[in-house]
Amino acid sequence: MSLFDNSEKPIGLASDHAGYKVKQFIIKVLQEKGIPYRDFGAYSEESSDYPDFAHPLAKAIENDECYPGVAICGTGIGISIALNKHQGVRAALCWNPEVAFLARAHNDANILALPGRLLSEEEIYEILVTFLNTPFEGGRHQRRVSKIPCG
Ligand SMILES: O=C(CO)[C@H](O)[C@H](O)COP(=O)(O)O
Repeated sequence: MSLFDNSEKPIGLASDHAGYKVKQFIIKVLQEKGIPYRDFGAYSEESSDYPDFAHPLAKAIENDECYPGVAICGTGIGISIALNKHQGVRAALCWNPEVAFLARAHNDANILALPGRLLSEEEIYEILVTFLNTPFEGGRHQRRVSKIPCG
């Protein structure tokens, strides 16, 4: 099933100042496709701290209020680290469509993390569409994903 068809829940979005412009681009893409979303900030390019936006998004994913999530900071690293502190989150930092495909097919990633300062809009679009269109393969990957929680 394509995550594009998942209209029951909004896609959750979060960024810091460094990911703000890419988040605005993603919002435009989602609006054009009629996909609902919820934006947890940041709401401008004024300097901000990615954990302030990562944690509310992660909680919304864990509470089944949003699915999936997309999160952006300058490199995608800091926001991924913060998101992955949450037991119910599997955030995958993706820098090309092949990684995005495998993050869904093998890891059942529920948040796509992106490096906003390092990719073009064309690259972001291809990664986003691939992530949203790729189902989890299950099978041996389900067994491994089930072993990830540690506490
Ligand atoms: O990528 C990031 C974290 O991983 C941040 O977006 C980046 O560190 C922000 O840097 P600055 O405050 O210099 O704009």
